[in-house]
Amino acid sequence: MRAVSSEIFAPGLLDGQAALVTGGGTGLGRAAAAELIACGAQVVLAGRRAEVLEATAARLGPAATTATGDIRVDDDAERIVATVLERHGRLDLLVNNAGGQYFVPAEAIATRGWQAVMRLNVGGTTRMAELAVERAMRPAGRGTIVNVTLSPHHGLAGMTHSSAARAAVESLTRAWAERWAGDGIAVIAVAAGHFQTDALDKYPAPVRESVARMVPLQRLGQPREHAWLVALLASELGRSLSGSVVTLDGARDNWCGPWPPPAITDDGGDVPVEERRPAATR
Ligand SMILES: CCCCCCCCC/C=C/C(=O)SCCNC(=O)CCNC(=O)[C@H](O)C(C)(C)COP(=O)(O)OP(=O)(O)OC[C@H]1O[C@@H](n2cnc3c(N)ncnc32)[C@H](O)[C@@H]1OP(=O)(O)O
Ligand SMILES: NC(=O)C1=CN([C@@H]2O[C@H](COP(=O)(O)OP(=O)(O)OC[C@H]3O[C@@H](n4cnc5c(N)ncnc54)[C@H](OP(=O)(O)O)[C@@H]3O)[C@@H](O)[C@H]2O)C=CC1
Repeated sequence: MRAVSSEIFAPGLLDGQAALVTGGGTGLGRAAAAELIACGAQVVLAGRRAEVLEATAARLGPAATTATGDIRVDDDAERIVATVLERHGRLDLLVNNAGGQYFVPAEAIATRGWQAVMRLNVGGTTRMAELAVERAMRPAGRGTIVNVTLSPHHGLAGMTHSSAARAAVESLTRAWAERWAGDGIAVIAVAAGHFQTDALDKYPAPVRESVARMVPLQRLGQPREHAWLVALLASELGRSLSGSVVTLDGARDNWCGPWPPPAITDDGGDVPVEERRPAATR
């Protein structure tokens, strides 16, 4: 008997599968874990704070268990993957969701800060992917890795260290997809836009309060929307999307801002239009 079923996927979509979600105790990772469970998967939630993980596992029910550790520390990363294998004997899906940065102008990023963001988003993500492949997926001849990034497609003013790190993850996604295709492993990146999670609380108030207005949809993404995408990528469809970066951002990447841009409007607030060429020269 399933405790909660998916609102959009068929029952049993991921029955029998074991998933590892890093950063699974909070926000987008927690939502993804809940949807994977609703689709039939067993999920191990990883993160540094045991109490946060335990509280989420209690909320998600018996299909959720925890593995505490820091993905930047090799022994911890090894232990997290080993825990999944001891518990389930397989690892079908790794959701590389743990990540983050801080909001500061590019010129104020200290070397240690740059390194901290790289170590987490690129180093931790890479190590977890390598361990999942070596220990579980290559021996099984099958697996899926979903790398969650914060879309870097606009350069992420205010978080340029993260922009560089996330762009690196997108590039790694393409390279890994090619490198591990022969092992039956699919690798996909999700370039997430701006989502309603508790993590937004740490940003300065003016940033936090205006962030939804920077999205053409005029609202933040909901964690369950992200979770549906992760479940879709964990399905058979994910295999043919290997090497792709799937953007989920309410059109933010493609937007130049509110229309009309104030800098080009005339005194009446209209956008000037170009003159047509005289008929004879057309
Ligand atoms: C326009 C569009 C808008 C849009 C803006 C709105 C964004 C909405 C979209 C949301 C996107 C998200 O990703 S929300 C999810 C956010 N979640 C997270 O960020 C969680 C994970 N983050 C972290 O753990 C930390 O931020 C991170 C720095 C990456 C790692 O932490 P560490 O413990 O490894 O690092 P620390 O020891 O604290 O710090 C190491 C160094 O980093 C620097 N450093 C750390 N925090 C700093 C800070 N606040 N200000 C300056 N510098 C800092 C210092 O140089 C530190 O060195 P010393 O000075 O020598 O100590
Ligand atoms: N919210 C948003 O608008 C967006 C978020 N994202 C990205 O999605 C992911 C999740 O974001 P969100 O849920 O909002 O934010 P959170 O800050 O809640 O999520 C980060 C998670 O990663 C874990 N984590 C952080 N560092 C480590 C580490 N070194 N080792 C293991 N676990 C770690 C944290 O747990 P703990 O501290 O216990 O280790 C936490 O559960 C992040 O990569 C984020 O950057 C991308 C686009 C937009």
